[in-house]
Amino acid sequence: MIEVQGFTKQYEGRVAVDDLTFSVQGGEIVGLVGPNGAGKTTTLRALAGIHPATAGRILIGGHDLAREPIQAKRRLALIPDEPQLFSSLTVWEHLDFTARVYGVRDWRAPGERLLTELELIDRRDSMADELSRGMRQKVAVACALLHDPAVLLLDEPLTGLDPRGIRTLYDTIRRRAAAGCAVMLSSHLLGQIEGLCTSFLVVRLGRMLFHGSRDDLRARYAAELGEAASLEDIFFHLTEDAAPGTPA
Ligand SMILES: Nc1ncnc2c1ncn2[C@@H]1O[C@H](COP(=O)(O)OP(=O)(O)OP(=O)(O)O)[C@@H](O)[C@H]1O
Repeated sequence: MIEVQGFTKQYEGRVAVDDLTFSVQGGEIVGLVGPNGAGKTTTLRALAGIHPATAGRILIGGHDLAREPIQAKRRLALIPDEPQLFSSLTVWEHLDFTARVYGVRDWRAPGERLLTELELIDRRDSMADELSRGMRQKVAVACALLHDPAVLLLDEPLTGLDPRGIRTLYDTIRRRAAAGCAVMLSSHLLGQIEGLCTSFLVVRLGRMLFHGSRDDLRARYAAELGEAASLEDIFFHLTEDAAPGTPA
């Protein structure tokens, strides 16, 4: 569903992401994990077609993002780290607006289901300005899911959510993946998303350090760190000690 070949991004000649190659299939939930400045947001924004790759190729549902941007973008949704809402629209009006942008007909029943699923139904007539940060985040999620994307990208989605909000979002993500959606989400902390993700892509300074399942990660570092090492321990070991550019 997502195919990334040699993705490289430079800002004014400085390399932010260097030669990433990976794929995400429908049903997978991939955690893009790395410390500050690792290139997570840059990668997700490029996958969403917000800014072009300096080099490499990105395909969404078989459509090349550079050559067929409309077909590719129709199949995806990005939930940014800061929810971007219109202060003077209500929650319901956000869904209405999103449905118009994506040409979604018959959106009202699915819209109600989404608001119920995300525990926002009581706030459907509230203005975005009147919502808490976590609620605003959930509105962004509802809008992103309204056109039933095949690829779902979430940048630091847990920021601002309370434990119940996190559980609700996890359930929503799992449900979409079970229905065949390819999901990629970023986080600073592997431990925080380890129960959700089916595999992990660990990056540092724009380079991929590891890509594989939790079991692969444990197996690779068991000898070095001991069987009792948590994923968090492994993450710190990987991102602090690995030489930049160590191949995955
Ligand atoms: N618009 C920009 N112009 C110039 N450099 C940028 C720009 N956006 C990001 N960078 C640089 O690219 C690198 C990767 O940044 P990015 O925001 O993708 O990292 P990140 O992993 O999402 O970090 P964080 O966890 O802090 O959000 C950093 O060195 C950053 O300074």
